Amino acid sequence: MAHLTDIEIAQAKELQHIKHIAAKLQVAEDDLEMYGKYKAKLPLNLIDEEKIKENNLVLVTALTPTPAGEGKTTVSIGLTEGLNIIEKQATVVLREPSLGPVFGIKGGAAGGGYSQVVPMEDINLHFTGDFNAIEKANNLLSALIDNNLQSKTNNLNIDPRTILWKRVIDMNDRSLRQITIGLGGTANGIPREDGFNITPASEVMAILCMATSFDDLKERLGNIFIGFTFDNKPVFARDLKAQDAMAILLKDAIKPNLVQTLEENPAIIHGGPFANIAQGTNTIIATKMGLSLSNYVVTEAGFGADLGAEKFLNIKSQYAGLNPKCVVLVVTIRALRHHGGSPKEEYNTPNVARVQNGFENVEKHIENIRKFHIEPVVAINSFISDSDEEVQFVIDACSELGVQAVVSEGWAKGGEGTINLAKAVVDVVENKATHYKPLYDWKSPVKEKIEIIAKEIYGADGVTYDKKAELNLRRINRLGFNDFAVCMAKTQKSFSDDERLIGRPKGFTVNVREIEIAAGAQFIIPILGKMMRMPGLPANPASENMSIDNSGVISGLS
Ligand SMILES: Nc1ncnc2c1ncn2[C@@H]1O[C@H](COP(=O)(O)OP(=O)(O)O)[C@@H](O)[C@H]1O
Ligand SMILES: O=COP(=O)(O)O
Ligand SMILES: [Mg+2]
Repeated sequence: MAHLTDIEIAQAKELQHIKHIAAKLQVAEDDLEMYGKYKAKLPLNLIDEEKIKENNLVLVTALTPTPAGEGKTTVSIGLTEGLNIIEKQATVVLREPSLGPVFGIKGGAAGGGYSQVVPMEDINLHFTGDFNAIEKANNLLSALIDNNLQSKTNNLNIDPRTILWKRVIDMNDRSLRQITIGLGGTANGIPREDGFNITPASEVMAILCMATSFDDLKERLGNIFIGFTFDNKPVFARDLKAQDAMAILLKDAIKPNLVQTLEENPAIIHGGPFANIAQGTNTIIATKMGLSLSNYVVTEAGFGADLGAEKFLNIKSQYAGLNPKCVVLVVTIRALRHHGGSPKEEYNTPNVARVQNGFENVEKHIENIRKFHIEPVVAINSFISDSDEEVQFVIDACSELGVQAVVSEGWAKGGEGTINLAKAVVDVVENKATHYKPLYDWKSPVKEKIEIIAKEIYGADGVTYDKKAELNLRRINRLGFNDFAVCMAKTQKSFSDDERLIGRPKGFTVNVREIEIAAGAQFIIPILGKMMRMPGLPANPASENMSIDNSGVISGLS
């Protein structure tokens, strides 16, 4: 088959009017909030807690990925197509793409090949404006904080040196990481250090993902912890009366978005946090919406299972009362070669010895998934460069662990390429499902929660804490936030906090540099190693290969 690019495949598709996709979910056209012919928002009153309990949630995760990504989103979409082919009514529920990767290295997040959600250009660019709304709500709070510093009347006496809240922009722009604001004299505000994070790292994004209703969203926004006054009293967004104005900016963003797959199956896309610096899962509202309207929901969580899946299971599922019945672990031969020692230029060169050496990474992820009392299915996301010998090794090695490994050809063939994977997933869901169990109780002591994740999921021998992290623990205790979930900020390239340790590192400890507080999201965020919340563009950004013609046809978007 001639190799068309992702965007060529997507543009060749004649889309169904979104009302026909909604009809597959028994949602009437009048219930839709249309954004043109191919996008719509779904009203929150369609969420049905009883239906959620009856339907089946499947989580797609991956082994420790290479920078290109190993195909979670692509396999999630392909699996959904395959489930619908075998008569299981399935909806895929995904996160919204960030413009950072779109114009940076990785590209969009609408899948690939013949497993995509469409209209891919819209989804990868401005979609329905949710990222814009999140950005403005975040930056309104920043403006209100600096306005209060300047105020002569209702000044809260905030100590500018303690302000933790950063501005955000959805772009990879390293020049904005650390800036000085308020220059130019008394009319321009109080000079202080500030900086921009990328929008997926905003706590407003995390709050949108954790909110279970509009009232809950508003309360969480008010709980955002900003910093301290000069007499060391904590300051929250509610002290600036910011929560309602921020919620007004999010009044549409809280509703999940409905689009379609290439095979005209429903796709709900909502929220967009990264899993290395945030929780990396789509919104609770979108997952519940999908489960209210479909027999099967296939969803994904960012990067490897040590990040997105750990947070999906310990944070999102535990908080929202979700019960994932199967975890699909996406494995690529390319990533196994990498973990077996292949240099980047040999990622696409068959080498069964490297695959054998790298398999220890998969073994650890399988062990981890089972710690949540969930049975995994391994999806070997088939790449052109895979050799039969390497694939057979993975199938046999998984079989020795009692795990079914199935070749997934969704990228090349769409749903026809994932029927076997769909059948394997249905077998686990319908015949081997247990009740998932989180690894820790949010009410456990903070250090205990951190150590459970580090030891059980990363395989660390222990956890060390810098002095700043110990001080942060005392602050968390003083503020009464010990019962928050732990949202680890760690490199996605290794189980450890050292990106050079590939495969299944052993005999290491992880070091907590500091612990941030996201009081609105109810997370504490241990920062392991160097974490970047504002990525930079690469030497040759993807933007250089993009073009748009006079009739608006885009090329180069992936
Ligand atoms: N089987 C495959 N063959 C070739 N390219 C693929 C395949 N699966 C995914 N890709 C491409 O790899 C990139 C990452 O895929 P994606 O599904 O976004 O991964 P993840 O969600 O794990 O980051 C995308 O550009 C996608 O088109
Ligand atoms: O948070 C990262 O998500 P992907 O792994 O899908 O890029
Ligand atoms: Mg993805």
